[in-house]
Amino acid sequence: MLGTQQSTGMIDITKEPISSFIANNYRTAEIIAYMKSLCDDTKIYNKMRLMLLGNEQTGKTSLLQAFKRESSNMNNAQQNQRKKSTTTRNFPILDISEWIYDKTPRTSLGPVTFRIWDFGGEQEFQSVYQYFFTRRTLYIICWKMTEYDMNEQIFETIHNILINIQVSCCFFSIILFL
Ligand SMILES: Nc1nc2c(ncn2[C@@H]2O[C@H](COP(=O)(O)OP(=O)(O)OP(=O)(O)O)[C@@H](O)[C@H]2O)c(=O)[nH]1
Repeated sequence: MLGTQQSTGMIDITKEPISSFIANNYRTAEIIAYMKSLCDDTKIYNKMRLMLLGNEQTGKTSLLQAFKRESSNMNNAQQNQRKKSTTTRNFPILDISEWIYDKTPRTSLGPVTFRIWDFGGEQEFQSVYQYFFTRRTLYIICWKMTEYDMNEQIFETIHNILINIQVSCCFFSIILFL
C-alpha cells in the first residue's frame, strides 16, 4: 500500500518516489491513487513564475518568443485580453513579461499565466540568479548542444544551476519553517 508516513507502516515514497515505484513494482492504479491523494487539500493557482536560465546566446529569449507566438493562435477576444494583461519590465540583466497559456481543453482550470523571468546569460550575472530562486517556480535551463560536444564545461554549468536551485529552495523552506 502506498502512503506518506513511515510510522504508520506504509512505505514512505515522499523522498524518492520514482525509485520506490520501480523497486516495489507498484501498479499504475496505485500510483495514480497516491498522486491524487497528494492533491487533497491543495489549492489551484493559475499563476506561476517561469525562469529561463543558461549561458548567454543559448536561445532563452528566442524560446520565450516562440512560446508567445504559439499563444497568438488565440481568438481575438482572448488576444485583446492578453494584450491588456501583458506587462514587460526591462532591467539591465532581466526581462520580466507575462505569457498566458490557454490550451487546457481537458480541464476546467482555465488559462495559466506564467510570469517569465528571462535573465541575461553573461557569466558575471549568473551568481545573481540564485537570489531569486523559489520553490514554486518552473525552471528552464537552455544550453547549446554543439558546446556539449566540445567540452564538459557546459555540463558543469547546468549542474551548478541545478545545485543552486536545490540549495536555494531548501534554504527557503527552512526559513519558512523556523
Ligand atoms: N542554431 C540555433 N540558433 C538559435 C536557436 N535559438 C536561438 N538561436 C539563435 O541564437 C542567438 C541568441 O539567441 P537569444 O534568444 O538572444 O539567446 P539568449 O540566451 O536570450 O541570449 P542572452 O540574452 O545574451 O543571454 C540568436 O541569433 C538566435 O537566432 C536554436 O535553437 N538553434
